[in-house]
Amino acid sequence: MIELDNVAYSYGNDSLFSDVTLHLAPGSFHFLTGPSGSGKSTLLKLCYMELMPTDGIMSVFGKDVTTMARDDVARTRRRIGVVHQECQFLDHMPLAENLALPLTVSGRDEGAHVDNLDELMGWVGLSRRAEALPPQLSGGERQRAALARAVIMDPEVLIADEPTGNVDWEMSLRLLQLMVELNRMGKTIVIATHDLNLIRAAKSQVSVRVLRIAGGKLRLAGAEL
Ligand SMILES: Nc1ncnc2c1ncn2[C@@H]1O[C@H](COP(=O)(O)OP(=O)(O)OP(=O)(O)O)[C@@H](O)[C@H]1O
Repeated sequence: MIELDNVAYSYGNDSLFSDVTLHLAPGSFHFLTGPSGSGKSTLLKLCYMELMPTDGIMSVFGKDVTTMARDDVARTRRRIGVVHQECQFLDHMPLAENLALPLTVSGRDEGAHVDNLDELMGWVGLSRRAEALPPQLSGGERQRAALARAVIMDPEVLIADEPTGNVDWEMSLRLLQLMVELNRMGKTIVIATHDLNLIRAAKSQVSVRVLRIAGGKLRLAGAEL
């Protein structure tokens, strides 16, 4: 689905990583770990095509990203759901409307739209918060809302950057459970996290591959897990 072969990325003249090879097979569950500043978010941004590699070969859904036309990039991105490290919402707009935005923007059918939204809000346990404004939500509610928004377009791949960064352990497990459910439905999952306990909890439920980025290289994680 997403394949990087000997990919490098530099911000200006500062090389962040090189020779990164990563193949995300359909239905796989990957964790990306590594020290702060090692390039986890940057690598995820490559995967969802917010950034383009500075060297190497990368394809998404079988298409070479470097030769993709701009509208093709936009279309391809819709097949990937993203939970960003800092989840942003429109503060003046009730939660349900915030979550429906991707559907509204894409012009999806109105009836399907409402059913899908209700079901999704129930799935993340936020049905009773539909009319709440984002500033009224707790950290855990925001993270669940961000997850719901990321999957509302029914993407094939979910990429989550520290989705449990600001919540307690109980909520981390709840969020993990939702992502495990998505994986069991066949979605490809990639999560960047510092939390080795979260990775251990996932390993007890699904088959996961753990990668570690450090010193500019990506490797399979070692025995610490
Ligand atoms: N837009 C940018 N311009 C220049 N340097 C950047 C930019 N974005 C990130 N960096 C630098 O690239 C390095 C990697 O950042 P990145 O956010 O990918 O790391 P990370 O592993 O996700 O970190 P953390 O775990 O703290 O979120 C850092 O040194 C960061 O300062």
